[in-house]
Amino acid sequence: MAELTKELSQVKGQEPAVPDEAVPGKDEPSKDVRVHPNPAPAGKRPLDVPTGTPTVIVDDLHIVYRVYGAASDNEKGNAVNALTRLLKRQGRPQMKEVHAVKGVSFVSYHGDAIGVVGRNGSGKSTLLRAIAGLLPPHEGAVYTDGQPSLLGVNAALMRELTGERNIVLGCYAMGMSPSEVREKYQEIVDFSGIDEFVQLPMSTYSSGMGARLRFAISSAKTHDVLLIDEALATGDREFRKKSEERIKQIRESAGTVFLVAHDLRVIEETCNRVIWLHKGKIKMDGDPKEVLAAYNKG
Ligand SMILES: Nc1ncnc2c1ncn2[C@@H]1O[C@H](COP(=O)(O)OP(=O)(O)OP(=O)(O)O)[C@@H](O)[C@H]1O
Repeated sequence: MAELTKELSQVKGQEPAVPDEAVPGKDEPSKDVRVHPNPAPAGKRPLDVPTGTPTVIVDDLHIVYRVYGAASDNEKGNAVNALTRLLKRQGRPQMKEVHAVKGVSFVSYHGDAIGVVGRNGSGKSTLLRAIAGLLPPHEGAVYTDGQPSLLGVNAALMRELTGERNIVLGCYAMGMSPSEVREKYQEIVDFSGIDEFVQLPMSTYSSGMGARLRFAISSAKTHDVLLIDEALATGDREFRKKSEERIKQIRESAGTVFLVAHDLRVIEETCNRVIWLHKGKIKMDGDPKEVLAAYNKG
């Protein structure tokens, strides 16, 4: 918290609220968390310069999943264990906890496009869902300026409805007025490239088509904080190019984008900053080239 408080004070041009002596590890480079430099380093393109206003503050965040009825290895379903439980009048096997995010802290700014990388199970999707407000912190906190919108491969469109109905409902769900929906409708269809499939139920779409439509709907509106979980990975080359352009536009309109993708090339081309998660903790946070080089090594 001390580090974040200091960082925010600098953003506001004030003296740090926490005295330097109180900051543990002062004068030492931080091992895990490097808060984004502000202002951005000289020589960067205007697009790469965040405006300095924080959009998301993640403060020592811990997320724990509780899995009820999860059996440990020696509790697993055989007849003897079941009978023992019955005789001892025990209920189902005990609850298991999965500590998915372990003390993550960082600040994002207007104009940031942040790639989140890490191995399977390192906590990327969990972190995005927590920023979107879909998972309560076990400890710590997430503060956001504006409404974060999570665009996931599983975003809530209705498979039994046509693409057309999903576009209309999706736009209303994002708070657009009927006239805005009419105005944006054709642009969404064109951007998604699903053509005449728009008249068919989404259950007939390939996973790539569904992902493209979701991205087209979600990005039709300017978001303060847009969280994208792998949606770009399923598109083809041409669609990826269009999506990258769209993400740049969102950044230009002073929003913040978080992008989880296993395709590191997409991250390198789209983001001005990368956070590397490892076993639920931040291993590195900074310039995409540096972080991705370290990530590829190891
Ligand atoms: N609903 C859930 N219930 C219990 N545990 C979960 C749940 N969702 C995720 N986990 C666990 O939390 C940890 C982090 O998962 P998460 O999906 O956030 O990782 P990830 O980095 O996004 O993985 P991937 O790259 O495979 O998508 C994993 O150990 C996973 O098993």
